[in-house]
Amino acid sequence: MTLDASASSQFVSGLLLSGARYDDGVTVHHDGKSVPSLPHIEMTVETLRDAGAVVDDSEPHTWRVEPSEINALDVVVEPDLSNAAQFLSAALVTGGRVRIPGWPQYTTQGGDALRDILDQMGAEVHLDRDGLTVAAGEAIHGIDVDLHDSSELTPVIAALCAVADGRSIIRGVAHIRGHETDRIAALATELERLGCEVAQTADGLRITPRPLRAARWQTYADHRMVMAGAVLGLVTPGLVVEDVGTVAKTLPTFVTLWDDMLRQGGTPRAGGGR
Ligand SMILES: O=C(O)C1=C[C@@H](OP(=O)(O)O)[C@@H](O)[C@H](O)C1
Ligand SMILES: C=C(OP(=O)(O)O)C(=O)O
Repeated sequence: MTLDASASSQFVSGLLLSGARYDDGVTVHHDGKSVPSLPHIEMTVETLRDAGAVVDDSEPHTWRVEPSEINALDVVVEPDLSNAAQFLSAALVTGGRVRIPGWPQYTTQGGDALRDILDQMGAEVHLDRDGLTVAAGEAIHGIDVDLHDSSELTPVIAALCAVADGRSIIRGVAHIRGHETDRIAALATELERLGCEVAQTADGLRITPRPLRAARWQTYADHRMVMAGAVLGLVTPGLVVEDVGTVAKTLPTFVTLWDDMLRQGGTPRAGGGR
């Protein structure tokens, strides 16, 4: 079948994941603007191959899954790297250090882009067999970044941009207006509520940091908005994140993990003191 997957890679992944059990398998051809989040499709293809499916992805924008059995397997599931964004960002905004154990050396996860993004923003980033360690640098630098491949990082990266030392531009994420909520509008509204200067662009956000003030951070039934609000709450006394429970979509233990991290690290100071 031919479809336009420019609004979400998940249309392709969903069809591929079910394709091996169709009588004739499935061939998916994308016709439209660029597909976002390609690493997620690579992950789908790799997972299918691990389970014994035959997948041909040799032609651009086309994926073919042959009909076959899906093998039952014991698999080691990698930690969700995108869900590490807010913990690693906590290190930057508080002037601290956070280690995520089990960070893979090789991965198809788009969230692995965090290593490069946080490095560009001035953090010290170190990957070894014990995991990924991120320590705050002297400052959080504004960034010009294309998040087309890892757009789920946008809310938390936008939160970091709001406390950076200069203006940031996030590009390539027009499609996240169609995610859990219109994330571009939601981030602009909530960051402006805190006092930040934000422009919505055709494919992202332009964020100019300003001193932040306490406010109620709305989360729009969107787990990533909770994660972004939590990061800003570390350095904005009086900030309240609404409906924290909505984070359970991907991280039901978020509040406990967050509290544990803060207990281990002491009380962060407003303004990002070390
Ligand atoms: O396959 C998946 O689990 C996902 C694919 C991506 O979706 P989009 O292609 O809609 O960006 C990503 O943003 C989302 O966080 C999770
Ligand atoms: C479906 C997801 O998408 P997003 O992160 O964009 O909410 C997810 O992360 O599981």
